[in-house]
Amino acid sequence: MIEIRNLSKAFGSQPVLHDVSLTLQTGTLHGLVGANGAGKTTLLHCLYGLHADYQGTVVETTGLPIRAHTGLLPYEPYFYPRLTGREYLEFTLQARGRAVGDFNGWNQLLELPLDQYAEEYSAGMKKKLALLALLVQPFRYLILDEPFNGLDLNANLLLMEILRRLRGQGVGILLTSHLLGSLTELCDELTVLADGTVRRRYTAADFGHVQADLLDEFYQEKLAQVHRLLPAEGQV
Ligand SMILES: Nc1ncnc2c1ncn2[C@@H]1O[C@H](COP(=O)(O)OP(=O)(O)OP(=O)(O)O)[C@@H](O)[C@H]1O
Repeated sequence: MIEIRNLSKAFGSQPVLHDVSLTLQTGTLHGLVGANGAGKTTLLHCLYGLHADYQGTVVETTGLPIRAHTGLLPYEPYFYPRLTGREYLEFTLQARGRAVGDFNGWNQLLELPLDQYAEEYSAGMKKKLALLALLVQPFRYLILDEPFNGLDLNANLLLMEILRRLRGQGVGILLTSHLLGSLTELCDELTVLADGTVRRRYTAADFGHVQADLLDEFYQEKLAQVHRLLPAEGQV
């Protein structure tokens, strides 16, 4: 299990995360939701060790080094110029000292032109390639920042099934998404981040309340403003 305890992080004088605690168990899917700027990506980066200048602790409770056993899907995957999709996959495997195998089985699902330069892929294809680079490796944990964003409908459905299978094999998966329906369909627990703090936690039994809670707590005032700006017919 990965345990984040009392994590706080600032960028310069700007506090972004305050006293965040969260656990990621193996064999579970944990969704992280929150408004734009709530601090989700920053939290994932602290967890993966891309930011080291935070207060609090992030530990794998059996003592495993987190980065070595965790795959990260960044919000916006970046690829070096003049590297084909296939070369990128080979590079990611070699960088972790793994043998380069056959990608065809996985690529039958995602159907990428692996011999084309990755930087010339569309946004959705780039997301697929970054996912493929994780799927061809064995990880104990996966951290996925907006994995559904940009994927076509088929790929979204496939990814949901793949994530369920990985969970079944014991992988612990932490993912962010703005698609509440996908998260509640998939996850075992949800954490709501607001202004850099954990506002709520839900287990699957309580998912029926999530949407209403979010509307009540965060959006009621905004909905009223929409109604003021766009009055219903007859109220103009
Ligand atoms: N490198 C940085 N330097 C300064 N401020 C940053 C940096 N990265 C993020 N921030 C700030 O930290 C806050 C949280 O950003 P973060 O990207 O973690 O939000 P998020 O919840 O992932 O948002 P989104 O849903 O839009 O992806 C924002 O106010 C953002 O401007």
